Amino acid sequence: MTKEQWGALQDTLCKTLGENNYKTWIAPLEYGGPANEGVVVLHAPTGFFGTYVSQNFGDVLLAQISTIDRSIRRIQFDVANRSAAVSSHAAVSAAPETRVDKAMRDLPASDLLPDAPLDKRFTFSTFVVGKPNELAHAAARRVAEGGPVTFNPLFLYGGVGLGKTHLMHAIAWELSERNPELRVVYLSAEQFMYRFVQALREKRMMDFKQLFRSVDVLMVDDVQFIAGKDSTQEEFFHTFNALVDQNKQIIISADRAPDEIKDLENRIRSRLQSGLVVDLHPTDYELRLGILQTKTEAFRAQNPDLEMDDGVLEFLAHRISTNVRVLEGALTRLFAFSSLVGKPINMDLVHDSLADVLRASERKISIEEIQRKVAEHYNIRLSDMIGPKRVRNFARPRQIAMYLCKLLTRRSLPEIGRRFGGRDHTTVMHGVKRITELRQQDSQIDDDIEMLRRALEA
Ligand SMILES: Nc1ncnc2c1ncn2[C@@H]1O[C@H](COP(=O)(O)OP(=O)(O)OP(=O)(O)O)[C@@H](O)[C@H]1O
Repeated sequence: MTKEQWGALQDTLCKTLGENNYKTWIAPLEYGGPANEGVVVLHAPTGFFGTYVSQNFGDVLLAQISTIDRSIRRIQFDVANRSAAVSSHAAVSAAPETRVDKAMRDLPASDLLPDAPLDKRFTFSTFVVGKPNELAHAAARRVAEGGPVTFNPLFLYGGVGLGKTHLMHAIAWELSERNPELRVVYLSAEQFMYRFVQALREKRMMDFKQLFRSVDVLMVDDVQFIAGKDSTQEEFFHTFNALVDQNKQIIISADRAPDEIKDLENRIRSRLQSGLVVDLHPTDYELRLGILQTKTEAFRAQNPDLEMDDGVLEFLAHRISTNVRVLEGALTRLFAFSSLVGKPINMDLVHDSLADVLRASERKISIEEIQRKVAEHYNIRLSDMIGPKRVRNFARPRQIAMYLCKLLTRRSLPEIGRRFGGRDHTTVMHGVKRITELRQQDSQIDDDIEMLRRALEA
C-alpha cells in the first residue's frame, strides 16, 4: 500500500468508523510504509494509542486496507520513530469479542470527555473588576493570553458566587478565540469523578487516561469536591502530573485555599500550591454597585424603556452583601416585576418584590443589641430596661425594645419575654400592639423608632 492509497482511504474510514472515532483515533495515525511482505506500518503518537487502535479498530482498518491492497495481511503500529513498540495482527490475532467489548467499541471514545458547556455570558467583558477581585482577574487575564505557561496551576479560590466559574469560562473563551485549535477542557471536579467512575465501570481506563492527557488546557471547577474520594484523588493527581510534565496549563478553582481543604492528600495539596494561588475576596460596596450598574446598563440596552429611580441600585448594593449571584437574582427579579406590572422600579417595588431576599440578607441583630441601643437612646440603665419596675420612664422604652425585637429578629414572643426579665409572652404581645398604635398617633415615637431601626441595621 502506498502513502497515496492510505490518504485516499481516509474518507471511507471516517464514514465507516464515525467522525468522532475517526478524528480521535485514525486521523492522528501516519503512514509508515511497508515493513516486510504483507505488512504495513502505521505510526501512532503513543504506545497506548497504537494498542488502542489495534484492539478496537484493527479489524476494520485491515479490512479496508485489503480492499485496496490485497497483499496486506497485517498492520504494524509503531510509536513515531521507535520501531515495533506496538505491533498487532489486528483482526487475525484478536481474542473473541464479547458483547460488552462490542458495545464499548461502538461508543465513541470522546464520550468519556464531553466538555461541560461554557456559559456565553461569562466573558472578560462582562466581568466587573474591583479591589476584591483585581488580582484574580489579572492572573486570569494573564493565563488567557496563552503563550508560555508561567504559573501552573492557576488556583482560584473564594466564597460562593464570587465569580470563580465566571473567570474560568472567560479564560476558556479567550483562549479558544485566540487559538481555535487548542483543546480546552472545562469540567467540575464532580464531573471528573463521574467520568472516572464511568471509565472504571466500562473498563475504559486507558481511554480516560489518554483523553485527559491529550488536552492542552484543563480546567477543573470546585476541586474541593474530590477531597476524601481516594481513587478520584489518585487519578486526578496522575492526570495533573502528566499535564504539568507536558507543560500544559491547568486552572483549578475551589471554595477555599488548598491548605484549608480537609481530606485532601498532602501531595495533591502541595501540587495545587505549586503554581499561583489567588483568592476572590468578598465583594465590597463599590464592586457590588459596579456590577449592578453594568448589568442594568446591559438590560437597558435591550429595554430602552426601563425606568429606575435614583438610589435603588445603591440600596441593593448596600443591603445585599451575601454574594453576586443573589445580587444578580434580585436585579433580574426587579426587571421582571417591573415589566409584569408595568411600573417603574422604585423603592416600593423593591420592597414588594424582594421582601424575602432583603429579609434573608438582613444583618442578624441580637435582642441584647436592641436592649442596649434603646436603653442608651432613652438614657436608662440596661438593668432598668430588663428589671421589674413599671414606671412609664422604663416601661415605654421597654415596650419599644420589645417591638424592635419582634420587628428585627426572628425570636418568638415567649423567647423575647424570657430575655426581658422572664416576662410572659402576652406582655410582649401587649407591648408590640401598644407601640404599633403609638406609631400611628405620635410622630415623635415614630421618628425615634425609625431612627433606632436604622441605627441597628446599619
Ligand atoms: N465581578 C463580577 N462581574 C460580573 N458578574 C459577576 C462577578 N462576579 C460574579 N459574577 C456573577 O455572579 C454569578 C455567580 O458567579 P460564579 O458562578 O462565577 O461564582 P462561583 O464563585 O463560581 O460560585 P460557586 O462557588 O457557587 O461555584 C455569575 O452569574 C457571575 O456572572
